[in-house]
Amino acid sequence: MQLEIKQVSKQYKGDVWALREMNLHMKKGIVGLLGPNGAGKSTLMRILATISQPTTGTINWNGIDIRKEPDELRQMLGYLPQDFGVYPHLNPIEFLEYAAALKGLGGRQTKQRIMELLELLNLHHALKRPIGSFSGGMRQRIGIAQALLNDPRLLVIDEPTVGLDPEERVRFRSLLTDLSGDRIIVFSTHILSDIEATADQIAILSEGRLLAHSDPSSLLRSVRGKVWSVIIPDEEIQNARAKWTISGTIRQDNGLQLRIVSNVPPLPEAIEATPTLEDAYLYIRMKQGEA
Ligand SMILES: Nc1ncnc2c1ncn2[C@@H]1O[C@H](COP(=O)(O)OP(=O)(O)OP(=O)(O)O)[C@@H](O)[C@H]1O
Repeated sequence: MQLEIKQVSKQYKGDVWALREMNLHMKKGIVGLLGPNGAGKSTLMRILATISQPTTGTINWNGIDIRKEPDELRQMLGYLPQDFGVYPHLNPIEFLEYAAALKGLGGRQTKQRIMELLELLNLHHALKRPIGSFSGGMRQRIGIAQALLNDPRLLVIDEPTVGLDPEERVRFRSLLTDLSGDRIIVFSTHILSDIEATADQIAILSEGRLLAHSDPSSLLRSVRGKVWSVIIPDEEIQNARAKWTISGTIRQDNGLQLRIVSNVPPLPEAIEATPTLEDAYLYIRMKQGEA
């Protein structure tokens, strides 16, 4: 099972290039797409979901070009868009039956699948409630349920944690892990902690370009020896911000303790610190800025 994105660019009206010559090879597992607002994540996801087409480049699903044969992927695809709308008066069963009908699914097997999904997503206690009364987390789980109706091999989820409270976020992460198995799950976020614990692969996007694609431990390795801890007097913080890439600040009795991402020690007394993925992300963005 593989999804290959080859030299994909996407131009919108007004000469906006949302994606630029993107190459990305995905295999079974959870792929986290990380990037700031406007990086091109939703554009890429819409293309993967065959809703939008690249301006140039190709996408192959198990070797088949999805522009030429979109149905090859569509029947194996589950997609949860960012702006997923529900019918607030329907209860979960009614809504999922409706979503199944739109996908051309029906019959007793589908009814059974709906009940299994409601159980899996921990919504079985709310079968009679209208979706309009659901919390953000419950609505999102309904969105995931509709994406899973056809037991997809490729599950594409756009910014699934937006609007979730911290508890719901944690639950969502463990749900992703439960769902991973014999499929590719691609999900986008601009929040690093969503990815840290779950993703097998991290792809970092910025301004339509792929800045990095690797597993979390290689990303961490790439920034080893480039993260420093220093203490500076309070009044020097503005100066420090202008000079260095700072990934953290902690107030101490003797001043401000800074975490700095830098190729060389920022000050002679700087002490090397253990990198986090946040440091790696900042380092990659910093290198992009220098390029
Ligand atoms: N339909 C459109 N027409 C014109 N420009 C668009 C359109 N959709 C997106 N863009 C632009 O393309 C770029 C990438 O947008 P995209 O929504 O893919 O980014 P994103 O990483 O998903 O950001 P966000 O997290 O804000 O959704 C942005 O500059 C955006 O303004």
